[in-house]
Amino acid sequence: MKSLSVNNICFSYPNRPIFVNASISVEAGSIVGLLGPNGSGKTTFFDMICGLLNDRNLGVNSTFKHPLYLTQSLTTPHTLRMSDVFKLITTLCSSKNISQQCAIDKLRAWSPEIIDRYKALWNKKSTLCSYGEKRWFFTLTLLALSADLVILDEPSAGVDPEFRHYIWKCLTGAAREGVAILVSSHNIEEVSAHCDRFYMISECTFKPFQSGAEFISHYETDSLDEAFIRAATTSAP
Ligand SMILES: Nc1ncnc2c1ncn2[C@@H]1O[C@H](COP(=O)(O)OP(=O)(O)OP(=O)(O)O)[C@@H](O)[C@H]1O
Repeated sequence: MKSLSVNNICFSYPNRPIFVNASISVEAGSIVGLLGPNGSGKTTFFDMICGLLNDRNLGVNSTFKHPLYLTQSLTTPHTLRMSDVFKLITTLCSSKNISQQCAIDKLRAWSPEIIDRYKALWNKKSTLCSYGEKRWFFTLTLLALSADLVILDEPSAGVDPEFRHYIWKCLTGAAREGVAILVSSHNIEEVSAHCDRFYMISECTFKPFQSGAEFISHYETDSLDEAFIRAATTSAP
């Protein structure tokens, strides 16, 4: 089975340790969540495994052939419509020629409810799209590109509850087809409800949890938020 694993990594920015002997793994066909306070290192970790911190030997072992990464900030050329942005994404991110119809067919199989809103964005100028609209447009488009590993840095940030629901439906559909998904979020409820398992960045390591119940029990409390606060407090630099 294809997998990505990182074993006992150590990583620091000047005067700021981020990871100390931290380990994590992601297997094909699963959704793995990543929780952590602001500034704990989620984006840094994604950049590491995608080779964006390529001046360092980071010990990432991956057998995935076609990873895709949704970064936290998305910038689109002002003059383009979203249909052009779609072509730009597919040209840059896929070796196959993926048509709009192809993407729609794939997304429809996972979540038919989204198709009308997804298509409605295509003729809109990218400058007129809201932050949330761009975010789910990019997330859904990347999922439709037949990657074997999809890394998503807060795909549901700024997205309305209806579309968050559909995004998770699509992530679940993609995982059922064998795609590995590594996703960060500040929404603990959605991570514990939809991920097969998740990690919490705490004390410069990835603490693994199989479920929200285990997370709550580990931090000896009775709510996900309180468990997060306790984990975050112990990780404060
Ligand atoms: N190039 C850099 N040089 C020095 N410090 C950096 C650099 N990039 C990030 N940092 C610091 O490293 C820490 C981790 O940042 P990172 O963006 O990975 O956190 P995050 O968990 O993704 O945060 P958020 O939840 O707010 O998105 C932060 O304190 C940040 O200021």
